Amino acid sequence: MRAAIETQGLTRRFGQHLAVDGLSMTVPERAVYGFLGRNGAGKTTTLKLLLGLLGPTEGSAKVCGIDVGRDRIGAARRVGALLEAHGFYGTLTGRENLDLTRRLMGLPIPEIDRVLEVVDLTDAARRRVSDYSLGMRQRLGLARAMLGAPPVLVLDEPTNGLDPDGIVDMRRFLKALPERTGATVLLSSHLLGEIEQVATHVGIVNEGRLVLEGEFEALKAELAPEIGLRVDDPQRAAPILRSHDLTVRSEVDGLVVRLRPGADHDQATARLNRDLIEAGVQVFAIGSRRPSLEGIYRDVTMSSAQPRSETV
Ligand SMILES: Nc1ncnc2c1ncn2[C@@H]1O[C@H](COP(=O)(O)OP(=O)(O)OP(=O)(O)O)[C@@H](O)[C@H]1O
Repeated sequence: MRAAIETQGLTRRFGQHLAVDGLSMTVPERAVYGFLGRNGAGKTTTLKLLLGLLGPTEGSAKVCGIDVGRDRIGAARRVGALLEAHGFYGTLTGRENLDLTRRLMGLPIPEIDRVLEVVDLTDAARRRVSDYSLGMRQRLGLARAMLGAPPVLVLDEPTNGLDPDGIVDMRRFLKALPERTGATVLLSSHLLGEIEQVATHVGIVNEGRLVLEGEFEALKAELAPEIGLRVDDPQRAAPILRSHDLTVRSEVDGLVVRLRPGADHDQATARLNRDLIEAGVQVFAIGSRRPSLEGIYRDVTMSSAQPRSETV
């Protein structure tokens, strides 16, 4: 596996505040790497360090093997970025805005048509950006990031501000990007569901530190299996479940029991079901729960996280 992005002990301080704290991450080539963390966790600062827009207090970052600190321009040539502020000229058309960047980069004119087509903006390219919806601007931002076909795309909260249709479109688009263009995508988000639906790999950042990283499916496979239950009397059911020395928690849709790693799911389900019924608890539903990113997130940020909904 080759790394498209690699950092070693990356650290950035703002005065007394440690925004990024000894962060070592590896983004494999052609991955869609979801960089997950709550607001203020240090995601944007990390992305800016990767792009050479900020210098590190300590540590280093490499993009396609090029050290960002030693060769900022060389590394930047390999990355297309979509950060929060688009900076488009509203009075110019989408095409004209892209042309400004194309000229700066010394790219041929057909490159504009190529990226417009990738983001499905060919038909709207001659309209002024001030008439674009937020979703269209976001796609134009992506098109600009893709000018020159950089092997790595760094996207900061790419679905921020999009309406539900726009979010679905953007997710579908990002998921297919490595296949379509061969690019590696690093995208930051504070939304569990977003990363869950798009990413092949995940890195979780908490208070500036990378607390977990890996291939998403492998991380899920390592999670202890869980059983979800709906019963008539959760207060009575919980101690019965705990008497099996299992962890029990309450969620909006019922109780969740965490089994020990390697436990036989079916056997455990049958046993718990029997014990509850024998104790007079009515069981409305019982069954295995798919390991989720929320479970992974909860485990690694247990001390301070309170993921109420899908928002971290
Ligand atoms: N230029 C700056 N000067 C001082 N503090 C900063 C600066 N930039 C970021 N910070 C602080 O560093 C921490 C990490 O911020 P960062 O923007 O990287 O977080 P984030 O995970 O991207 O969150 P968000 O999604 O809210 O942008 C925050 O506490 C923030 O206030």
